[in-house]
Amino acid sequence: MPKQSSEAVIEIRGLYKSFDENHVLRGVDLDLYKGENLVVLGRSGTGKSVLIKILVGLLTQDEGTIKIFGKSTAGLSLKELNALRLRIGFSFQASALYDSMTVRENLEFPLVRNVKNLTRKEIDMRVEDLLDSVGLSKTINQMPSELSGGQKKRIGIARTLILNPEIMLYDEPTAGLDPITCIDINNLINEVQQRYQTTSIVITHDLTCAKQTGDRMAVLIEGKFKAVGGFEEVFHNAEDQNIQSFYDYNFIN
Ligand SMILES: Nc1ncnc2c1ncn2[C@@H]1O[C@H](COP(=O)(O)OP(=O)(O)OP(=O)(O)O)[C@@H](O)[C@H]1O
Repeated sequence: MPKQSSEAVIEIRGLYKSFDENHVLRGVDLDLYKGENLVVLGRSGTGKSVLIKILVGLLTQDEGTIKIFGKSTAGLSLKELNALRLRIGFSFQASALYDSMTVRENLEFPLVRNVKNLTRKEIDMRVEDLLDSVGLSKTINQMPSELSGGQKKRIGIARTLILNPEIMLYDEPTAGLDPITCIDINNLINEVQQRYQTTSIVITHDLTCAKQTGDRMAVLIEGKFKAVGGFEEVFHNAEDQNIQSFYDYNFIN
């Protein structure tokens, strides 16, 4: 794993978000350092996806500040926000491939839409390079319905990478996969980090995924990060009962 930089690419301070009486985020502070894979852990419904959606502008916080690449996201114009979004790749929980498009067309779509004046050859090279990176060159003309769950996840990751994002956000990358395929996806996340020098947030409640991919863990409990640090540091010395039971629960199940 790469040496952790001290340069924060995302700085979150005092973030609050409620939906009516449901107070989901209650004072979230977090720094994401350049080059690291930071795993955000938390039980179902604790607000992990809400946090990610706020980061990519799909939801707005009630209170608190976010700086991305040193710049506050508050008051950005639509143009600036769109430019920022292109630097952040969001790999959705459900891969979100277009069922009516081939793998090639799925990968081309964000490229053609967002990067002007590319030649056919440049598009083909980029698509082929990304498919090669995720080990699925042979699927280029297949439809998503012909792919396994693990292959869909890989194609989803390739599609997210096609715009060369500096930050990758993975939402439950191993959800619904068998244990061996989970290991493949975890390895892929690490390969992406090395090959494309990305900085990532990996959202999961899979502790194996957390251990294999995370340089640091951040555990979201009751709307706040209760522990942030290396896997051993967070789990093996956990005094907080919530963190301990989260660990026990994962290893029993
Ligand atoms: N758009 C919304 N409107 C109202 N409530 C919402 C909305 N989005 C999320 N919530 C609520 O916020 C809480 C946190 O949801 P979130 O999806 O972030 O959980 P999570 O930690 O990602 O869970 P999981 O691990 O199951 O994906 C839940 O109680 C959910 O019902």
